[in-house]
Amino acid sequence: MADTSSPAPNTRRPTREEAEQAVRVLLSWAGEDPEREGLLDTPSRVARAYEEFFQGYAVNPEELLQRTFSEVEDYDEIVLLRDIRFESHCEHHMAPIIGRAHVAYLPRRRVVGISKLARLVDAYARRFQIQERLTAQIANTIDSVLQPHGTAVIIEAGHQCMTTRGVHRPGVSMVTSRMLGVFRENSDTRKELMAMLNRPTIGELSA
Ligand SMILES: Nc1nc2c(ncn2[C@@H]2O[C@H](COP(=O)(O)OP(=O)(O)OP(=O)(O)O)[C@@H](O)[C@H]2O)c(=O)[nH]1
Ligand SMILES: [Zn+2]
Repeated sequence: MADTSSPAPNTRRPTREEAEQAVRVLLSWAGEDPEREGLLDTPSRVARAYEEFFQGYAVNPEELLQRTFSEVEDYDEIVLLRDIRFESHCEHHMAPIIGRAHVAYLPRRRVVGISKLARLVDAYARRFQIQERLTAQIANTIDSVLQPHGTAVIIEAGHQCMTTRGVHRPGVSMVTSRMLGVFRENSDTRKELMAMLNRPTIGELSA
């Protein structure tokens, strides 16, 4: 799938002042007076919030996985990092998508530090997204950089564009998955992954 969430290379990045002016226009469009005292600092706050929400555009996801550990010849089982909470924004309405990602791979020779899998989720989540592309991008990057026997990504998320506007359906979650290599080809490996996902969480075990 093409990486259509990356900024176009020849798109000029607007200045901070232009971004703040755009926020003033949206405030007026909503029916507000952007010169009202309580709103005077809002354009600057929104510009800063956007820098935080969309940090992913400044990250090279492949670089995150460059540091690997190879002295793991004996380890030939699934590695699963589950319940990775993430925050993203839908590209249709610019509304939050909040969910959890489960990321698994079956290493071939190399393993990666587990925090890097969470960083990878953020690198793609902190962009304008649709959930299907987010899921595929995470899986494809692990697969191409680590070249494991298989990669699996499962994402469950709530879309505020469905809860706070439009069809207004709170409580609905969207589940997407991308299975590559052995997770796609071998139903036993896939079942083993599902069993790992269904085990109680650490929180549940100690409760
Ligand atoms: N497949 C997919 N759809 C999404 C995602 N996030 C939001 N959408 C949907 O994108 C669609 C956009 O549909 P449009 O008809 O162009 O926009 P709209 O008139 O605002 O649609 P409504 O949300 O139905 O009011 C909506 O059905 C959203 O629910 C996502 O991650 N994946
Ligand atoms: Zn949306």
